[in-house]
Amino acid sequence: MDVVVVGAGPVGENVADRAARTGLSVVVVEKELVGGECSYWACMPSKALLRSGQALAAARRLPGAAEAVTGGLDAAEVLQRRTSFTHDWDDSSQAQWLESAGLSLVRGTARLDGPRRVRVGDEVLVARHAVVLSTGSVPVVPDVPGLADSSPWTSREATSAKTVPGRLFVLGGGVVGVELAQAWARLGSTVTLAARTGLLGGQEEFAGELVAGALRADGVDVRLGASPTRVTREGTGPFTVELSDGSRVEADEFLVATGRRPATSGLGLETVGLEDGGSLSVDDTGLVDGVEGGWLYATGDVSGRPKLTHQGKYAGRATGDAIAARAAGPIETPAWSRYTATADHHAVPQVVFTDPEVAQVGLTAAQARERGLDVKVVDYEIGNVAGASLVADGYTGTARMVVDEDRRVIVGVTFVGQDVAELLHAATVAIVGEVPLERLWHAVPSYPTISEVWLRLLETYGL
Ligand SMILES: Cc1cc2nc3c(=O)[nH]c(=O)nc-3n(C[C@H](O)[C@H](O)[C@H](O)COP(=O)(O)OP(=O)(O)OC[C@H]3O[C@@H](n4cnc5c(N)ncnc54)[C@H](O)[C@@H]3O)c2cc1C
Ligand SMILES: NC(=O)c1ccc[n+]([C@@H]2O[C@H](COP(=O)([O-])OP(=O)(O)OC[C@H]3O[C@@H](n4cnc5c(N)ncnc54)[C@H](O)[C@@H]3O)[C@@H](O)[C@H]2O)c1
Repeated sequence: MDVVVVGAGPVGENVADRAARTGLSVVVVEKELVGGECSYWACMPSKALLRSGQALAAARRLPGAAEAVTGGLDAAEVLQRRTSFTHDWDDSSQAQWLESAGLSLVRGTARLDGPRRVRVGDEVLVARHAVVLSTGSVPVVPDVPGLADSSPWTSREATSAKTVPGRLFVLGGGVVGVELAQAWARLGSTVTLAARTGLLGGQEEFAGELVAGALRADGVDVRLGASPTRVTREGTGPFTVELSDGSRVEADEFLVATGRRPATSGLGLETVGLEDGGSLSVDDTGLVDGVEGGWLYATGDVSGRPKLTHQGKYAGRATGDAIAARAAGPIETPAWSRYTATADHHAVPQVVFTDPEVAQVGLTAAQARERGLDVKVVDYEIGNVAGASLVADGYTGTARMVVDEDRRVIVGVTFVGQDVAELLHAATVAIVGEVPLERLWHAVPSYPTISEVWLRLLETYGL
C-alpha cells in the first residue's frame, strides 16, 4: 500500500480521501468507531443536546411565540434526537462511505513499528509513501485527591448519557464545560460549574462574562475562582466535592472538562526516535519534526494544532494533497498553497454553541497587542442593530473587531449573541483575504439582518 492513516476520525478520513483521489492506495486503521470522537461523543451529540433548548429560549424571547410555549423541554425527545445523530453509536454508514471512497479499512489498534511500518495485532502494514497519525486527543483528568477513583464523567459520558442526572458538577470553564453545563441545565439537571479563572479563557473577556450571566440565568451555580480540593464517593452513590473556598457540593455526576491532550501514548513513537506519549510538532504540510525521510505525518487533535474538527479537516486536506503530490516528485510548499495549513497561524474560527453563542476568529485584542501590532479595537452592542432587535426582544450581545492599523485590515473578530454563528464566516473571509477596510465598506449587509453589525463596526471605526 502507499499510505497508512491511523485513526478514522473526521481528520483521518479527510487525509485518506484526498490522498486516494490521485490513485494512491490508502489503508485506514480504526480501533473504535469510524467517524471518531466528533461524530459519536463530541461535536454532533453535544450540539444536538443544546439545539432544542436554544429553539425554546428563542421562542420565549418573542411575544406571540412565547405565549405558545406552555411547557419545558421534553428531555427524552432531545436525548432520542441526540442518539439519532450518533446512529446509536453504530458506524456502519461511515464505514460504508470509507469503502465507497476507495479506502481500505482495517479495524484494530495501530502502533508504529519502525520507519514506514504500522503494526495492527499480528499484521504489519508497510507504507510506500506515508504514515499519517490522526489519533485525536484524550481528556485530561486533573490530580484532585479522590477524583480519578470516583469514576467521573468525561465528555464521552456527558454526551452519551441516557438519562438526565439530578445534580451535575462540572469542573472546567472551557468550551466543553460551558456547552455541557448549559445543555444539561436546560434538560433539567441542577448544575454547579467550577472554574479556577473566568469562563472561556483565551477568548475576549466579555465572551466569558456574557456566557456566565446566561448560565446563571439558566440556574447554573457558576463558581469562579473555585477549585476542588477533594472528591469522595461511595460506590456509585453521590459525589461530595470539597472546594477551595471551604464549601461542599453534592452531585450525582461529576464532569471533568479540563482540557485534552494529544493521543500519542502507546503509538510506538519510540520506534521512530520520538518519545512515547510525547507531543508532536508538525510543519504546515503535516510532516512531523524530527523524523528522517519525510514519511511521518500528523494531523488533527494529535498534531498540536487547533483542536477543532473544521481546522483539523482543513490541515488534513493539505496533508492528503501534499502526500499525493510528493508521491510524484518534490513540491514547493509556499504559504497559502493547497499543501499548507497556513490559516492555522492567522484565522482559526471557533463557535461556542452556548446561548448566547460565541463566534470568534483570528486574534483577540490582547493577542494582537502581544504580537506587537498597532491595534485599534472597535466594540458594538449587537442589540442596537435593527435585524437583531427583530430576532429577539431585549437582544443582548457584543461584537468586537480588532484592526491592524498599519495594514488597515481586520486581524480578529468576536461576536457574542443569539444566532451569531453564521456571521463568523464573513469575518474569516475578511481576515484570510486581508480585505482592506476601505474595500470592506463596499460589502453591503442586507437590511434588516444581524449582519448590519458589520456596517456599524466600520462606522464606529471611523469610515
Ligand atoms: C464535547 C466536545 C465537543 C466538541 N465540539 C466541537 C465542535 O462543535 N466543533 C469543533 O470543531 N470541534 C469540536 N470538538 C473538538 C473535535 O471533537 C475534535 O477536534 C475532532 O474530533 C478531532 O478530530 P480527529 O480526527 O483529529 O480526532 P478524533 O475525532 O478523536 O478521531 C481519532 C480517531 O483515531 C482513533 N484512534 C486513536 N488511536 C488509535 C490507534 N492507535 N489505532 C487505531 N485508531 C486509533 C480513535 O478511535 C478515533 O476514532 C469537540 C470536542 C469535545 C470533546
Ligand atoms: N464548539 C467547539 O468548537 C468545541 C466544543 C467543545 C470542545 N472543543 C474543543 O475541545 C477541546 C477540549 O475542550 P475543553 O473544554 O476540555 O478544554 P479547554 O482547554 O477549552 O478548557 C479547559 C478548561 O479547564 C481549565 N482547567 C484545566 N486544568 C484545570 C484544573 N486542574 N482545575 C480546574 N480547571 C482546570 C482550564 O483553565 C480551561 O478553562 C478544546 O480545544 C476545544 O477547542 C470545541
